Amino acid sequence: MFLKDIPRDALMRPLTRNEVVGMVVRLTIFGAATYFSIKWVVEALDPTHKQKLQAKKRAEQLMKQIGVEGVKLTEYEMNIASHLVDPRSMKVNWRDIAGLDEVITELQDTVILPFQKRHLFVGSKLFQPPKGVLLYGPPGCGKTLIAKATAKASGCQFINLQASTLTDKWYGESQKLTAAVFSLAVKIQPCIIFIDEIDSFLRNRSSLDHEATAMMKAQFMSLWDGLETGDSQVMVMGATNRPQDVDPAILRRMPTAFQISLPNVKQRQDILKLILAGENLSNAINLKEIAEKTEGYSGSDLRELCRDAAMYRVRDYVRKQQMKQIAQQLQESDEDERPVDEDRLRPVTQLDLLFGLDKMKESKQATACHSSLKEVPLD
Ligand SMILES: Nc1ncnc2c1ncn2[C@@H]1O[C@H](COP(=O)(O)OP(=O)(O)OP(=O)(O)O)[C@@H](O)[C@H]1O
Repeated sequence: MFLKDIPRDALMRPLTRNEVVGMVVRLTIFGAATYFSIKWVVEALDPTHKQKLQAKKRAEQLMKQIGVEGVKLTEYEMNIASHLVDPRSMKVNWRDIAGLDEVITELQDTVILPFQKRHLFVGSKLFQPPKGVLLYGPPGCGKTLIAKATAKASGCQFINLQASTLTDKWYGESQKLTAAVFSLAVKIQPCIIFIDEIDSFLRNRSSLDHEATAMMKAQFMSLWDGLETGDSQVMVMGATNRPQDVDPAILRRMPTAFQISLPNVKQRQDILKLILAGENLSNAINLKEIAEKTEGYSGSDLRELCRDAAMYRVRDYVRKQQMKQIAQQLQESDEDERPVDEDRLRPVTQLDLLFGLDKMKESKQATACHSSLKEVPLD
């Protein structure tokens, strides 16, 4: 039926009340159907939709856990909030870090005190917590431990930001996420934004940088500068093994820098003592000897060494059990005749540690060999 077929006076007459209501209802249903269809199509086309939902759920949980409620977050802030770490749930304590007493004391004075005793520093521009702190040094020497213990001691919220959180996103998203890092930090302050491997994220700018990366870096710096002017309690803490690769403009923003070097012999002994505390050790353990033999080892290497050493007694235990079973089967001996201490591991001995050291040396040599092979030019 065409419009011309409809009688003229039917078109001219005013609509009845029922017709108007019917039309409004139809239009509303049509509008709602269109809205939900478009929403469904957009969501189906967005490959990150599932991740976003998961991030939102995690963020809501974390915000509740850290006691920040009633704060409205944008979608991007939600995404960043999923990287929040509840400082109360952090297990790291100053007591878990050995051999770095000087660094810890300085951190306590320059970073933690201004956060904790804010009222003492009101009105002073000189005694504010620094807006940027850099921890640098070889891998496995305790940079991450220090960052976590700092957050815990200062009572700050802790955003553990991975470079990939900002850089793996679609063009344009990384800038919105960068902005969200700072706006979220301000909303939940006092807050430490921790960036591990800051060199991979904010490395020396070069002409080869993708336009989006260059813009993200520039934006990151300008938001960072914004912290100086405001009264915010937000600090960026970066850790790197390669400070020479970090953009100088970034280094300038982190004037408070702490070098976390490979431990010296005394520090190694302290680390070994800490790692082995609580273990069942033989009386003849001589940690000084192990410390002297581990020149160039990081705290993380020492932990691996001790773990290996502790495993030897587990292997011994299993072997002993198997031998016992075989002997029992042969002699058909009674279960009750077992010695009382049978079900206990023997103490860790000096020999275990020395075996662990040998194993570690072998694996270190193998990795050194592997990396030198990689450096051989192919032509
Ligand atoms: N000073 C230390 N005291 C006690 N444990 C240490 C120390 N240094 C390192 N460790 C041990 O090594 C592990 C790795 O340390 P951490 O992750 O802090 O090193 P990192 O410097 O951040 O390394 P990376 O640069 O590889 O991230 C720690 O979990 C801890 O078990």
